[in-house]
Amino acid sequence: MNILPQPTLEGTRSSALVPGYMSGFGNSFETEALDGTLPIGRNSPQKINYGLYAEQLSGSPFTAPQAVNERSWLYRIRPAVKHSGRYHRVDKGFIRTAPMARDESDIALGQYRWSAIPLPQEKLTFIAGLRTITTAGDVDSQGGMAAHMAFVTASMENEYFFNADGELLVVAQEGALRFRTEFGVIDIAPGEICLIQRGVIFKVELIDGPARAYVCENYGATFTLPDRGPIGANCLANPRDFLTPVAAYEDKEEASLLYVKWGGELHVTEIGQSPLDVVAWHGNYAPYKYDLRHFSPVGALLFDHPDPSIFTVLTSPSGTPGTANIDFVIFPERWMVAENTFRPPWYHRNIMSEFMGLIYGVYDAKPAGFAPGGFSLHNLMLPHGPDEQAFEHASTGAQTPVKLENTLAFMFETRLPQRVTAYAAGVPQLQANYVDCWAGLKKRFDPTRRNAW
Ligand SMILES: O=C(O)Cc1cc(O)ccc1O
Ligand SMILES: [Fe+2]
Repeated sequence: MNILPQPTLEGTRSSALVPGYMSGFGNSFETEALDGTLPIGRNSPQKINYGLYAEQLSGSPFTAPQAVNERSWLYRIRPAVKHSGRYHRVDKGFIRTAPMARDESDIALGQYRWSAIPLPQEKLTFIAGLRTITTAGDVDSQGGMAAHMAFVTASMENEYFFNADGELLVVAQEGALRFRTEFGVIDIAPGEICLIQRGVIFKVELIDGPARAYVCENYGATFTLPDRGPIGANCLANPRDFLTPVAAYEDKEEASLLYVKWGGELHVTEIGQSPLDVVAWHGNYAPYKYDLRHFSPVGALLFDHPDPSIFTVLTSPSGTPGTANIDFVIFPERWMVAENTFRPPWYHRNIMSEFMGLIYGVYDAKPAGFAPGGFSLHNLMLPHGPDEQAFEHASTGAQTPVKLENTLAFMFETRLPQRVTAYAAGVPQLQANYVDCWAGLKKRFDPTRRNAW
């Protein structure tokens, strides 16, 4: 069962007061599960209190400019070198990484949409349940992304994971998940996202399951907040609504497995303890969560439909200004008030390629066929836009203010073309007739009637 979205802001505690989390985006945080763990005024004294080891986790090169320099200091029971003997490669299941072999799937060029894939009956952890839908770019050159679905029917027990190939942006769609990380514990339910950075060790448990989530694996620069330009200091995703967990650790001496995604392959090593043994940490490289219903949309107040970039929650920049490696964009509840305007998205062709998902409700451009849990792909330069029903509805009738309620769609939009995996090309939920949604858009042109409507 889908968890219905709760009323948006009313009755929700101020994010700064949510127990177990610290508020802010990109802050230098400091937190300790045991009082007096963090060294004062230095990172690496001769001895760490409580007999802990100090370890730095770098998310950017040491020499990265200040604004994008990311690292944290972890004070832990054992250093991470004690996590690895030799890794050995294991079956990666349905996980794929860019660049994929050109013959990965022979799916014809086109616009595609999938119905929601039902949650499998079999026991699947977050890792075993990952199914890659598209990949783009090249993991080795640290550019591009993958869009995955995660089907979770079992908690990870004495199993841990980190991804060396990129960070994971997890968009909860059904069920609730708990991420136990080196940095602390993050819970997400539909309407919320969490972001686990490259290299951060975690495991995923079901709180309310089974669960379905969309996952964007970002091989490129870490997600950050978009520049605000003329919008100014407020609205969109406000920094205070991002929540980073306080330190929490496991002191558990049990045989465990540590899985690693590295270079597109899945590897595993056996360890004798929980690697979530960080008693305190400080720094600005740490996982976070965000409730998408805290996003304050800014839009058309008089006429026309703005570019969806105004709905960007997070962006992964590429080396080219204004050309994102990935934009994470949402289409939340909002009022439509524009006059003499075709209000849904316009018909368009785009140099960026668009993977879309629906967390709940109805997406205004696709009232039929785009279901919660489903997804669509409108690739580089392939035309798309409202279906016939949405066009008819939006082109006629009075333009009174209308509230799009109980709706939350999103897009992973990348500068790079997205290639479809064999898994996604082969599932029965691939809608063979998707392009028919535009079939009824008839010729209306009549050169003799200026007011052909
Ligand atoms: O294609 C889509 O549905 C996503 C989208 C929405 C919008 O409002 C403008 C452009 C765009 O690509
Ligand atoms: Fe689009």
